[in-house]
Amino acid sequence: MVALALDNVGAAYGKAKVLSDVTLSDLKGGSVTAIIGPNAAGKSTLFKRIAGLIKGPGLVELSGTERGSRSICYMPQDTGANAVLTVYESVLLSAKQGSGWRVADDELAEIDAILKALHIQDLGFRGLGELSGGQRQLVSLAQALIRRPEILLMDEPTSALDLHRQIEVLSFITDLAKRDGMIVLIALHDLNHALRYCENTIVIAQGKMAASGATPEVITTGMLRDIYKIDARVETCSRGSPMVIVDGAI
Ligand SMILES: Nc1ncnc2c1ncn2[C@@H]1O[C@H](COP(=O)(O)OP(=O)(O)OP(=O)(O)O)[C@@H](O)[C@H]1O
Repeated sequence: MVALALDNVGAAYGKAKVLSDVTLSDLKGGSVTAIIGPNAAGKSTLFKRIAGLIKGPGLVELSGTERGSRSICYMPQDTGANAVLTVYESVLLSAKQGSGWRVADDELAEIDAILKALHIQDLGFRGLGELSGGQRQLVSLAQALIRRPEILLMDEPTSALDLHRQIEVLSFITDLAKRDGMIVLIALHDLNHALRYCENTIVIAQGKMAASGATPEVITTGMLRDIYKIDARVETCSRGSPMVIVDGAI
C-alpha cells in the first residue's frame, strides 16, 4: 500500500522562508486529509514541496508506490487555461505527460469515462478559453485523474463550483481514494467540507503545522479562535454531523 511521510519539511522562496518543520507520520492509501489554514499560511507551498516542484529542507518519504515521485499529482489552485486546446486535447495531453505519443483506444475510452464521471462529456470539443471558471476547474480535475495518481494533492478543488458540484466532486474523490487506495490531500477553506469528507486534518498557520489529527478533534472552537480569529461554534446538526457555525470575526 502507498504511504507518505514528511520529516521536518520546509520551503523558501529566495530568502523568504515560508514553511518549516512540517512532520507527519504515515499517511496511508485510501485516506483523505484536509489541509486548512488562513490565506498565505503555506498550504500550496507544502503541496509544491511534496510534489517536488520546489526544493527545501527535510524529507518527503514515499513507500509502496509503483512510479515513485511520478505517482504524485498536484492539481493547482489556479489553472491557467491554454485557450488553444480543447477540453479533450488538454486531458489527453495530461495523460501523455512523460510517455510516448501513441494513443491507444483504451486511453481514449478512459478519457471519455472520466469526462462522463465528472458530467463534462459535452464539453469535450469546446476550447478551454470558452469555459466558465467552474467548468475549467472540472477539466483540471479530469487532467489530474487521467494520470491515475497514487497521491493526489488538490488545492481548493471546489472553490469555483456550485454547491451541487462541490458535493458531487468531493464524494467522487473520497470514493475513488477508498476504491483505488489513493492518498488524497485537499486544501480547503470550507471547514464543513473538511468535517464531512476528510477523516484527518492538518492545520498550517504562518508556515508551521499548528495541529493535526482526526478532523473533529482538530476543528474546534479554540482552533477557530486562535488560528482563524473568529468566534465560532462546532455544533451537531439535526442529522448528527458536526458543523461550523460562525458568529463573527474577533
Ligand atoms: N512563487 C512565489 N514567490 C514568492 N513568494 C511566494 C510564492 N508563492 C507563494 N509565496 C508566498 O508564500 C507564502 C505562502 O503562500 P501559499 O500560496 O503557500 O499560501 P496558502 O496557504 O496556499 O494561501 P491561500 O489560502 O491564500 O491560497 C505567502 O506569503 C506567499 O506570498
